[in-house]
Amino acid sequence: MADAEPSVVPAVESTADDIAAMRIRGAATIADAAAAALATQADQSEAENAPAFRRQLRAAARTLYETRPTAVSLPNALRYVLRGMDGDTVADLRSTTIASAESFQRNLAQAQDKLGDVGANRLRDGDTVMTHCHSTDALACVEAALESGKHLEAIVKETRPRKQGHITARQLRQWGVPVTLIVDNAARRYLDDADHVLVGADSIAADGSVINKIGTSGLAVNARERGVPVMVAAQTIKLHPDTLTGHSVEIEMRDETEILTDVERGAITGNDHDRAEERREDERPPETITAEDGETDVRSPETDAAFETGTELAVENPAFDVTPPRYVDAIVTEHGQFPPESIVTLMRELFGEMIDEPWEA
Ligand SMILES: O=C(COP(=O)(O)O)[C@H](O)[C@H](O)COP(=O)(O)O
Repeated sequence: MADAEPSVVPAVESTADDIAAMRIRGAATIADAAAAALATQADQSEAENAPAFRRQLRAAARTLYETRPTAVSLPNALRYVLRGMDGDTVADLRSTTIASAESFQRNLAQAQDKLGDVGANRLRDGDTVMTHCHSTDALACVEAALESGKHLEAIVKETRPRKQGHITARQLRQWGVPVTLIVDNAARRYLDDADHVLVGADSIAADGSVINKIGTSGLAVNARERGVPVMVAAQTIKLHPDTLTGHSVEIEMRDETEILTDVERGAITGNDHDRAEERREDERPPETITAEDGETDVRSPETDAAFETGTELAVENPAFDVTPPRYVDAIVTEHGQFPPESIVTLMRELFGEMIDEPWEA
């Protein structure tokens, strides 16, 4: 019989729920919360021996890992913390894990400050930046520029469906930056008023592709056409080590309810209760159909498809997209700025070729 999954403390479960439901969101914030949750697991573990403690920490890491697939900062955070877990006794394992989580969180904050200074150097006094979504790394560049006395203005894309642009707008206004909020579809029109497009990243692939909030790639293509440089602010925990060995980055598909309420869906389909799973079984064709000539036919994919016609509405809600490196001017990290095509050098230096998944051990 397989061993039962070790229990994780409630704080880990609730952090995982918050990440999945986007109450905790944004790649850096997710990484920070995941490290803190592992520290809490270590602190509150009642494991009786070292192997049991390790199993619990791995189970906690798996619980966090399975929340959202695209921001690589999450597995990078889990890897970092678990690698620091060291010792032969529960007491040693506890203290090293907590220290490792704290060190990860410190590095995260320092890296953001450093990249902010680098990004700020690209911004001139009087510039206008156009933003998409809400990125703490991108905002760190604005904050550093403001602190050095530059005056900036911002055009903030709303970022449907979750409207993270509103968080960006609120933060910028608190810093005294004049903000123009626009709907996503107005971006091309307002690019003529922008000196930079400034976005963050959830993952950066070895070829320099930038994976960020859905809508980033269209914005970058339009910016290139208008001659507006695109700056991606991303500390190195956003570099996706698996892409060094040919893996691609999974794009999260989120629930259609972020786009359509049941009432809106009903208005489109003419059916008040048109959630696919709620369709009444008695409306479906029977398993067997008796034709007029008395022949009996088994329900087939074709008859099912015919039933669907006219009633089914497909709704797709990808949370992220991929911007090819040719549309990105610079990736700004805590190690300086890089043309996207050369980011692979930094990835090799930081991660090497082989990547483990310590939560699977
Ligand atoms: O795409 C998003 C957030 O998506 P979501 O709202 O779906 O999590 C952000 O641009 C990046 O995560 C970078 O953020 P940061 O710079 O704060 O890490």
